[in-house]
Amino acid sequence: MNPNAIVQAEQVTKIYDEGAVPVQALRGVSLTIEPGEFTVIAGPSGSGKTTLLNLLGALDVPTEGRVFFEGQDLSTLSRRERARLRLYKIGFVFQAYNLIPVLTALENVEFVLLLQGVPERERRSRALEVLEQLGIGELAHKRPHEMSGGQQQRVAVARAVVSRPRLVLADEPTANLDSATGARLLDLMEQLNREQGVTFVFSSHDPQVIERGRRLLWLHDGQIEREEQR
Ligand SMILES: Nc1ncnc2c1ncn2[C@@H]1O[C@H](COP(=O)(O)OP(=O)(O)OP(=O)(O)O)[C@@H](O)[C@H]1O
Repeated sequence: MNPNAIVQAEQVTKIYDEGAVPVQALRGVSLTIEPGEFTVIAGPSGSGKTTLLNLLGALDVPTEGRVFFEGQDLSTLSRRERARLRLYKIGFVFQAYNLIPVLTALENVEFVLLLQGVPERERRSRALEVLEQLGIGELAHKRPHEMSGGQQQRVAVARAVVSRPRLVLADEPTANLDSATGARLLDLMEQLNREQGVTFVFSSHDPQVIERGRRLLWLHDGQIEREEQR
């Protein structure tokens, strides 16, 4: 086991067995994510990227193999304990933004801190601070339907990093954005990585995301086919 690892997958296999025919989405994948990485899991549609991200993020459990988060074997945790680990340790950015529609940008960002039991005044000031840091302070009182896709995704990034998680997982974060907006979003995440050491793992087949990765893991048919370091 690598003592520096944030998350480590060992020979993970995932079989979806709910349908008529079982689907083997991952076949013996091993990888380690260390602090400070800016890593892209790349590969064609159906290669297993989202499945792998879900395992690294404690959203799902492997059929075989193990995932360790800060050395802790996730298979030993209950659903509730995994939810707690996600709340405190992991930030998520999804392709569909997933902001709560009735809440303002500020309230969406604050929500994570509310769940963590942070007192109201501190919650508010930390959420505002992050929005301002990310250059979107003026969006604080807007609701999702009053924002563009790019603005909503910036708010989603603010929400993902507000509690300073150990790891941020971003599943196809630029999928619904035009390339200029996607580039600005990636600039923002690079800045968080460089200046605050936020660790990012992306899944994407978008060339724009792939070219920014400092480490690239190519998935094909549920296996890591090759790895590149830049
Ligand atoms: N909940 C599920 N039930 C059954 N099969 C699933 C489920 N989720 C994913 N799969 C299958 O597992 C395989 C890998 O899917 P996954 O979504 O991980 O790939 P992906 O590389 O992220 O693809 P995309 O880029 O299209 O999102 C695919 O064959 C997919 O159809």
